[in-house]
Amino acid sequence: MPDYKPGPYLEQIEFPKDLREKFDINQLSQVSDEVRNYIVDVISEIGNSHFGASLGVVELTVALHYVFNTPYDQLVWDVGHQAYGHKLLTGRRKIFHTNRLYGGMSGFPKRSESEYDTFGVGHSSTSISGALGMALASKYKNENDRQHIAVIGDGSMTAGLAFEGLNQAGFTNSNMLIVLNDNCMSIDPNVGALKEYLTDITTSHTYNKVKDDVWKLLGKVSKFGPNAQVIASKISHALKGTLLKQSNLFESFNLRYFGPVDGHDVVGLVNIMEDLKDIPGPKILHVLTKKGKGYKPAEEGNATKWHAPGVFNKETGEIIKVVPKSPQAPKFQEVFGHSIVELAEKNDKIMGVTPAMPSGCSLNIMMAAMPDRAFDVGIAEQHAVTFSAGLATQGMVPFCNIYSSFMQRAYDQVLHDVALQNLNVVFCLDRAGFVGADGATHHGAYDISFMRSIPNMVVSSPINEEELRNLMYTAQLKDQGPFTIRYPRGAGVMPQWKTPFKEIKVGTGKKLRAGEDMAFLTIGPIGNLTIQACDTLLEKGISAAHYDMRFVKPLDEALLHEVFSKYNKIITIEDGCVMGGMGSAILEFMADNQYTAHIQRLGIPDKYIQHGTQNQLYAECGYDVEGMIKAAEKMIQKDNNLTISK
Ligand SMILES: Cc1ncc(C[n+]2csc(CCOP(=O)(O)OP(=O)(O)O)c2C)c(N)n1
Ligand SMILES: CC(=O)[C@@H](O)[C@H](O)COP(=O)(O)O
Ligand SMILES: [Mg+2]
Repeated sequence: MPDYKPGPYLEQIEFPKDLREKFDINQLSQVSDEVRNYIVDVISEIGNSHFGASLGVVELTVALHYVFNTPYDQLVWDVGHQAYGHKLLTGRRKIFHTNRLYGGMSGFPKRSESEYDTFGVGHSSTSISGALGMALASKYKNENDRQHIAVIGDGSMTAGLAFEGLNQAGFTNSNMLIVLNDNCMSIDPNVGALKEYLTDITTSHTYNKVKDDVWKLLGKVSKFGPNAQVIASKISHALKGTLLKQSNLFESFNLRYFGPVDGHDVVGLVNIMEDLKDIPGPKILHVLTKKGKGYKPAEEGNATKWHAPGVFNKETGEIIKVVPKSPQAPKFQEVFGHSIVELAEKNDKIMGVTPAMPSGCSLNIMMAAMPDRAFDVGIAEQHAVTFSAGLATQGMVPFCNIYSSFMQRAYDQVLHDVALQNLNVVFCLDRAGFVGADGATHHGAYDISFMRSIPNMVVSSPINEEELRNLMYTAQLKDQGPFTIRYPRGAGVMPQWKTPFKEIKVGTGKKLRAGEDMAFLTIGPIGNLTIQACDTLLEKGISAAHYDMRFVKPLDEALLHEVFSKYNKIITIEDGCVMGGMGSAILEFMADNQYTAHIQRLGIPDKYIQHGTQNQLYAECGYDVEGMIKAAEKMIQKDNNLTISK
């Protein structure tokens, strides 16, 4: 194990019990410093991790585990990218350096990893609903002393799901505390009216006067011991219908609101939470924090860059860029970002939409160039899709860019609001296929399967940058209807990518290579590995044809008739789930047309695949270059043996 030295306090903490039993409140500030330093030491070296969010909640994490009796009291982190301090305090310091590596610790809380991880996360805005479910189950089981805490960021709070949870919570007398961790940031700066509201509430003099009075009363309440609940309840009732309720969104939801408080004052946090423990019913504590807190370059620098900076020099704060050996191809997201601006300059109907991932998907390029035509709508995938549908009804051509796995949230909106009305919405599904270190929560495994079953929907994937541009060009032509273009995380293969736009006839694939012995049918950039596999196979005496299908829907039937007339050994390859994916579509075509062939489908199997590099995961699932070669050799060998034995 690499020698990362914890500070003298952190060294004594394996589990929260140690924190609670060995330290008094005045030592928690040093515990927090040591947790923070440990995160900086490890993450600066291993890179490949989230960073700013965890630094911002160090004091909050220490206070929560100090005050609450975890894991009996149930702590639910929203998204979970901020839970590194939590992992360090809950038995995982010794594996922390394996964060997000193949076979190593997950970057997110995960129930199978620890009993302290009460709810598996990765996608945002689930914490309130999850914790409320736990709280009502506890109530039903008469576990009335059990506390339930959801920690949710201001960004995650913008999602409808969070409000659905609030709506039910305010109607229960569940034993639940929602900690709203407000740092004014999502990955990019947080957006929208709620963000403005949270800022207002933080700065409003009238509001804060009332709030201070409440705190004073509460300060007294904690001294009343067993009578505290009764008194708190009286205070709360007295405040109902007053300025607090009228001016506070959360109070209107029937939740008791406390705050805003300094989220970096660990002693203050402990005192407040001790008080809140005694107050019955659902309540919300609004905590103000700074992303990157305590590490100067992150605290004072660009918070978006420090969300997940990669390897950095912890002394200087310099983020170490990996220098490519040869001229490097751009990331697919960058090709999207530049190409949409080029297209929008020519077509004034084009608009851009992203739910909270402007720098992740590079729509920020259009947002800077054409601010009235490109929108970050917050973490709100469902809204992003229906909002795009609305734009499309007015003749606009929205490019709605959503990471493949986040699109899972908006399936009904795609079906009901877009496809059923045959609206011209272009879905650019970034991060399709294996994403790597984020793991099972984020792999874009299912989009081919769920998009291709929707009537009217075109489903395509480019093999390279030029094809991405051409598909984008094609999708914005008149009356195309709903049109999906999926592409993966990372770079393509064409350093000279800025090729002139050309229309691609919808539903046409491309023969990339002729061959005698068998055929590979691929979709998307994974086909570039197949090109390499075919070269090696030829050296080994196997002549494989290669067809890039480009469209999963509609399929290129003419091309497939050619394939099935010529080959009876076919391997389909997709960076996506094989169940219902492109391979399934090919099997359907074979059955519908009464062909027979030996078909093997390579892709993501019917199970959750964890984290690792993309190549490690392709290898695990047998569709790295090596896996493709092996599959072809095996198929040829097997079929030859079958022929001989006949
Ligand atoms: C459904 C969903 N959409 C988008 C994301 C990507 N994402 C991860 S963290 C994040 C920002 C969350 O902001 P906030 O909750 O305020 O947490 P902070 O990083 O500020 O601590 C986003 C947009 C996600 N994880 N899940
Ligand atoms: C936690 C989360 O959901 C995001 O931070 C995600 O990790 C971003 O992924 P990319 O790095 O692929 O943009
Ligand atoms: Mg935030």
